[in-house]
Amino acid sequence: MAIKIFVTATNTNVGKTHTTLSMMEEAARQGLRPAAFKPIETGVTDEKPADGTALLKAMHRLNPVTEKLTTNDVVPLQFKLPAAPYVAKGDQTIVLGPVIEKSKQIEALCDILFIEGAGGVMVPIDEGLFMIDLPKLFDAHTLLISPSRLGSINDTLLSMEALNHRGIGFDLAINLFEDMESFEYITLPYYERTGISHSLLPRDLSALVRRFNRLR
Ligand SMILES: Nc1ncnc2c1ncn2[C@@H]1O[C@H](COP(=O)(O)OP(=O)(O)OP(=O)(O)O)[C@@H](O)[C@H]1O
Ligand SMILES: C[C@H](N)[C@H](N)CCCCCC(=O)O
Ligand SMILES: [Mg+2]
Repeated sequence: MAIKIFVTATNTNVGKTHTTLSMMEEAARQGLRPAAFKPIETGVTDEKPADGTALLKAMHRLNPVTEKLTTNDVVPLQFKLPAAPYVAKGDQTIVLGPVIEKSKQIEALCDILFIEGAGGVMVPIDEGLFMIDLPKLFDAHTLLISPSRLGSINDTLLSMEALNHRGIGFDLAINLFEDMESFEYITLPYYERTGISHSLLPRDLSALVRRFNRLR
């Protein structure tokens, strides 16, 4: 039975795809067959390399049994407009049933399935449906990615509030790639002094994936 990890974040451009690709590499190093799935992607155009393309290439390389999968399998719902799915979809209604079925087909081909959201936790998908609702629909454990830049404490606490309010368990990982010279004394002290459990990536990547493996 594969473990499913829903990868969300405090916002778009925070490193969900970057971290998912790193976790797939680490999972393979730990002898696990990784796979990735992105239910909905927006901003998909011929010019801009899409998340789905990067996730598919990594999956083909790290888990050859997935070689017949295409980007349409990995990203069932794709929209051109770079916006929240609620906006990008226009007057189309989002039907998640077939999307969940597709994820199950991919799940059968792996030991760990990383499911990437779009944007942050409260990005709207359709009437009354938000990214934060997906972990339950996909029966996945949640990983919340936060950036290391000034301003991220606020965004992390808001996202944690939303997850806790819905009783959603999660791991927090801070993606170290911005404000690196000041992170240790500007942002990190808050997490350390309040005892908020967190991983620092990439330093804790291996331990984080081992922890996910134990959830199987
Ligand atoms: N740790 C990192 N080191 C170097 N570059 C990074 C790192 N994390 C993210 N990036 C870069 O920052 C940009 C945004 O990252 P990424 O695409 O992973 O964000 P995202 O959260 O997946 O965005 P979206 O909401 O569009 O899916 C990308 O160009 C990515 O390569
Ligand atoms: C297009 C972008 N790369 C993401 N895929 C979608 C981000 C939606 C953000 C919506 C919002 O929070 O305002
Ligand atoms: Mg992404």
